[in-house]
Amino acid sequence: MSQPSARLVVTGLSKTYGGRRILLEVGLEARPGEVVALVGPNGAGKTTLLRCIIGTEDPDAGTVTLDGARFDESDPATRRRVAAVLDDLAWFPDLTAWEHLDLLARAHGDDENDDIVDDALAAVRLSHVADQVPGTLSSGQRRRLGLATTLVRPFDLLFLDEPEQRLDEAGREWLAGYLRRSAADGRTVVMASHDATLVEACGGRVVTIDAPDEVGEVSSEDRP
Ligand SMILES: Nc1ncnc2c1ncn2[C@@H]1O[C@H](COP(=O)(O)OP(=O)(O)OP(=O)(O)O)[C@@H](O)[C@H]1O
Repeated sequence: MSQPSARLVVTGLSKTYGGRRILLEVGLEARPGEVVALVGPNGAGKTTLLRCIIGTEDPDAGTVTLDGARFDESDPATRRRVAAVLDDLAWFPDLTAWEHLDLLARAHGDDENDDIVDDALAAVRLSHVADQVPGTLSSGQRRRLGLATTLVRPFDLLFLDEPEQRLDEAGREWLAGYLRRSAADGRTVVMASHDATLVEACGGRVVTIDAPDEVGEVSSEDRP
């Protein structure tokens, strides 16, 4: 059976910060049903690449397409299809964990969402802290809440930046299963990760991002 065509295609993506080259002509493809794991040393540019793809940073050069059309994060239809949990997730200080998920579910058109919110909190084992505001959660619980935001909204393309961070062993196991199931449902996951066990457990395809200073140029090398 032939592979589905790429959902996300990144070509020639370059980025400098203050004249320092971070990414040089990086290419990347991700298909439906695939978990792509960006792997590389600290400072290699994985987060920068994710930010340039989702549009929170402007690349100096390069194109990003979603199903063949230019990736436009200002388009509501694109935003509905794309979920991202990077490290800079912001919380309302006076909304509880439950209220955050409820708000997000409603923003994505689910008005009958009590069950979906309860189920999401149960999935990430946060039911007992549903009424706490994020500032009173532990850092691992906040990470779980961040991941739970993807359970109450539609998406077919998910970006994650080191989702394993601060998760305990049970949390990492849940995460691996969640990523596997997402791919099995035909979704696409692109994540930066330093956790080889997680990458293997979720069947991730490794794409190596090398630090430009160390190799003289940025490369992205697909390993089958
Ligand atoms: N806003 C910025 N201004 C200047 N330099 C930046 C900025 N953001 C990132 N950098 C630099 O870009 C390089 C790549 O950073 P990035 O966070 O993308 O790396 P990473 O591969 O995600 O690293 P890690 O594995 O540590 O998370 C680093 O050298 C970092 O210092």
